[in-house]
Amino acid sequence: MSVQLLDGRVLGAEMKAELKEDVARYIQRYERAPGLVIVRVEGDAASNVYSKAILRISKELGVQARLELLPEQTTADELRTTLQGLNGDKDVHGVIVQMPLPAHLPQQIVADTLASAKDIDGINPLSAGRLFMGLPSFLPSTAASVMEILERSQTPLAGKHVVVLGRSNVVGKPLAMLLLQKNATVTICHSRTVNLPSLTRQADILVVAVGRAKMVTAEMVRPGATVIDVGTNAVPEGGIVGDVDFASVQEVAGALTPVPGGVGPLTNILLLRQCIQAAWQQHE
Ligand SMILES: NC(=O)C1=CN([C@@H]2O[C@H](COP(=O)(O)OP(=O)(O)OC[C@H]3O[C@@H](n4cnc5c(N)ncnc54)[C@H](OP(=O)(O)O)[C@@H]3O)[C@@H](O)[C@H]2O)C=CC1
Ligand SMILES: Nc1nc(=O)c2c([nH]1)NC[C@@H]1CN(c3ccc(C(=O)N[C@@H](CCC(=O)O)C(=O)O)cc3)C=[N+]21
Repeated sequence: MSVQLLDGRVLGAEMKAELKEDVARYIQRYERAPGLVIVRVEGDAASNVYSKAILRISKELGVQARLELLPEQTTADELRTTLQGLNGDKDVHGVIVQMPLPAHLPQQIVADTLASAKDIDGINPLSAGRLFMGLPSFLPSTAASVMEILERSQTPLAGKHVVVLGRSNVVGKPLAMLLLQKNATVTICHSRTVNLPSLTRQADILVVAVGRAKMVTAEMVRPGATVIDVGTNAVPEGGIVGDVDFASVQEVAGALTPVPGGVGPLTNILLLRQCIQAAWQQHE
């Protein structure tokens, strides 16, 4: 049996076509484009690549996006003032603040300041609380991307045992909530989990978001399982590898996302989808 490759670029192209139409309808109705601002505080080189990708996709879709680049020495007050300005700007419907922020700027500032109506990456506690309660909310785009891959590949979730490896606020935790809503039986594992392989081997669906290159090997995967690899680990040779050892796991898994070309490309598109949704909602 050969593994089914869950190709994020193919699924992404499908979604982009849908979103382009939605943006066109929005522009026709309101005679302006949905507006997105990426706030980036200088210091983390990798997130430059990420900002550029968001700008490129925005352009493709017809969303008006710009980068608000702040110097590394930006103070907490200055960041707050920037966000308050964006909260009050009618042309801006969605804001994403690139993580990580420099060490002197607590992430809390963003959560506490950014208007929840514009919180298109679902990081503020209101969004998280609504997700927890099963109410409609903006989702952290990576968690949304994983759900979209499962949905578009018609992977059944009800009654299935899903093991989520990682419990961060941006991936593992929100994902567990979303899977629960779809009636999966969810196990969340982390660095203190005892006998990890015995748990991961029970998974019908294994989602890995740890940040350790190739840590999930074939012995940890039940034959035929669906494996979703969220990891993006930079390698010295250049490029990125996932948290899953693709070469060995493809021999046992039933379906598998590659890295690059899996969860990553969809993440940015999901962010754009939530921005377009925010724009519609700000007219309701
Ligand atoms: N494609 C995309 O769109 C995105 C990809 N990513 C990638 O996903 C990965 C995870 O990101 P993120 O959730 O932000 O990472 P975090 O570092 O915030 O969380 C990592 C999680 O993995 C757990 N963990 C670490 N080591 C082990 C181990 N040896 N065994 C079991 N669990 C372990 C940690 O456990 P504990 O809580 O106990 O410390 C923690 O819960 C990274 O590679 C990141 O680059 C992230 C965001 C977007
Ligand atoms: N507020 C915030 N929200 C985030 O969701 C967020 C963030 N900050 N900071 C950085 C991380 C990282 N992240 C990625 C998004 C897309 C790809 C992506 O498109 N990857 C492609 C190409 C990667 C390449 O080739 O370098 C792929 O996997 O195929 C990767 C990583 C979102 N993050």
